[in-house]
Amino acid sequence: MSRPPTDSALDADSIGLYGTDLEEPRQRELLTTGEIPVAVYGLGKMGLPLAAVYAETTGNVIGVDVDPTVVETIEHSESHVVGEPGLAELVAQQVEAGRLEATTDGPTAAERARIHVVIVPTLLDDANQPDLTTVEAVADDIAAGLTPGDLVIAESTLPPGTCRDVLGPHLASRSGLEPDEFGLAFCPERTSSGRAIRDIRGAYPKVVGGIDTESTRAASLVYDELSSNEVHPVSDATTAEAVKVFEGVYRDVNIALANELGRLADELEISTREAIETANDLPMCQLHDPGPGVGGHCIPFYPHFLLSRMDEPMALTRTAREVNDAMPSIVVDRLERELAAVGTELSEASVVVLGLTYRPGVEETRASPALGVLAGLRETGADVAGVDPLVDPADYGARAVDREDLPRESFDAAVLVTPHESFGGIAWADLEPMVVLDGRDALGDLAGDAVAERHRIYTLGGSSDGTAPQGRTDGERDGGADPAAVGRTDGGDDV
Ligand SMILES: NC(=O)C1=CN([C@@H]2O[C@H](COP(=O)(O)OP(=O)(O)OC[C@H]3O[C@@H](n4cnc5c(N)ncnc54)[C@H](O)[C@@H]3O)[C@@H](O)[C@H]2O)C=CC1
Ligand SMILES: CC(=O)N[C@@H]1[C@@H](OP(=O)(O)OP(=O)(O)OC[C@H]2O[C@@H](n3ccc(=O)[nH]c3=O)[C@H](O)[C@@H]2O)O[C@H](C(=O)O)[C@@H](O)[C@@H]1O
Repeated sequence: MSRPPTDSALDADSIGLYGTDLEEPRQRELLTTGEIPVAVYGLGKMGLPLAAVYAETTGNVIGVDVDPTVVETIEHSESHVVGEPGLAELVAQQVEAGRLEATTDGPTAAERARIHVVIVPTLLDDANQPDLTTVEAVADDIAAGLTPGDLVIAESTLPPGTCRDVLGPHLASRSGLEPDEFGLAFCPERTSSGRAIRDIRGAYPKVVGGIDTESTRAASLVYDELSSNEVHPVSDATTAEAVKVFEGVYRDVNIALANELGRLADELEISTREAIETANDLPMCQLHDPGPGVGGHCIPFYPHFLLSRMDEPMALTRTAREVNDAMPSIVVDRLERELAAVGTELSEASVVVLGLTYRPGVEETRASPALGVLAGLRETGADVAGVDPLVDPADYGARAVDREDLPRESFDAAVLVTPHESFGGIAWADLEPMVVLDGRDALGDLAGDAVAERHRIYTLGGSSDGTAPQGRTDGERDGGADPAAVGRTDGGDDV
């Protein structure tokens, strides 16, 4: 355990915002001069940026994380989160100015803080039921130090009803306080990796919903100071929780539609990507991009926050999950077909998967489509390797290969699942001719014509430039790969 928070950082005599009769300007002054200490629980990809922006706004933040290496990194004025512009600088600045510190000691931080911000993950158990264990563990820490007037803010995405039915009663029973002695509001993170600081500082209106009117008021005041955008108070915490989950369900269903339409490209012998992008000329049409699946610990999980609890059948949301979850196996089927067309059995093939994380530049593999692709390939008996700049493919059952070493290897196929920027450096011209399945229509941007000149490309859903999945005509591909490997194949049955 790291050292406990110091008195210099947090003042035990501070006031709370919930139920205070101080004038509003005085409340704002106390908040922004560090006299209302803040604790942020969970210092991950979103928690660390949030803690840093809270520190920038209030000057008095203690971050709590169960992972001692996370805490040590922050104590050394560094950020453990990669690919987040401005974060390392902001963390260094705030820690060095004594405005942000970190600890593994949740209960001690809770005793000193008057605003408690929860930003730990909410995952699913094996039966796809929301797993609130981590949020409840943090609630236990907070309850150990909860005092009348404190405000608890949940930013972790939660199943609608969680603040009202689970978190509020949990905090009250563990702290011994009456429910109306402390505030509780749900204020969702409308943020995205790679732009977290910008988003938190106010890219979008900040939604605030309390379990009572005073919670909504107090949390609105906090975010009015923290965010440059407007605060959007909603009727209650459950509505705010629903807003966040609805945003995620919209995205999941929309991507499922894009994937369903994308799969038609083979039968129609067109680029459905071109068709989708052109349809989006109309402002009322906002089709998303087809791809090899939906990953990360957010979008694939949020639909289950409703599916697991609602009596309504929610057939569309459920089907969208199924469509998106099926995409990795569609990728494997398409690859099998493309290899068969050049006379190679997938079960006998050696395949390299490019990009294991769920998004380029984000060190996260939970629910990543690449894991499904790897599993599907292994099931066929193929020899599977992986390349990723952020994670070790060996941890996911694939032989790890460095990007620079690819020319020394011999593969029958490559599958691009996640187009990390560094893949722009792959020496395609030096690789033996092979089948390259581009799951994201990213090869053109990453490598120009270098891939098509030498390899047989299959682009899932086709390319934005109008090229159908199986690529250009034989004539356009001349001069590169084995002629047998570049012939256009039959579309075959759509899988
Ligand atoms: N990553 C994203 O793009 C977005 C995430 N969110 C939501 O934000 C929440 C957090 O997500 P991330 O920061 O991405 O997660 P993350 O997995 O990057 O980080 C979570 C952190 O919480 C720590 N932790 C686990 N148990 C803890 C405990 N009992 N006490 C204190 N710390 C604990 C972990 O050690 C880790 O550092 C989730 O509910 C997620 O749905 C919302 C919008 C965007
Ligand atoms: C619109 C948007 O950018 N949503 C964010 C989303 O963040 P996340 O990091 O999960 O990224 P995402 O862009 O939704 O991608 C999720 C997955 O879906 C895939 N994906 C995404 C968009 C698309 O058109 N097609 C597609 O296949 C991605 O490749 C990825 O595997 O989920 C976050 C969350 O709700 O936690 C949310 O705050 C973020 O705003």
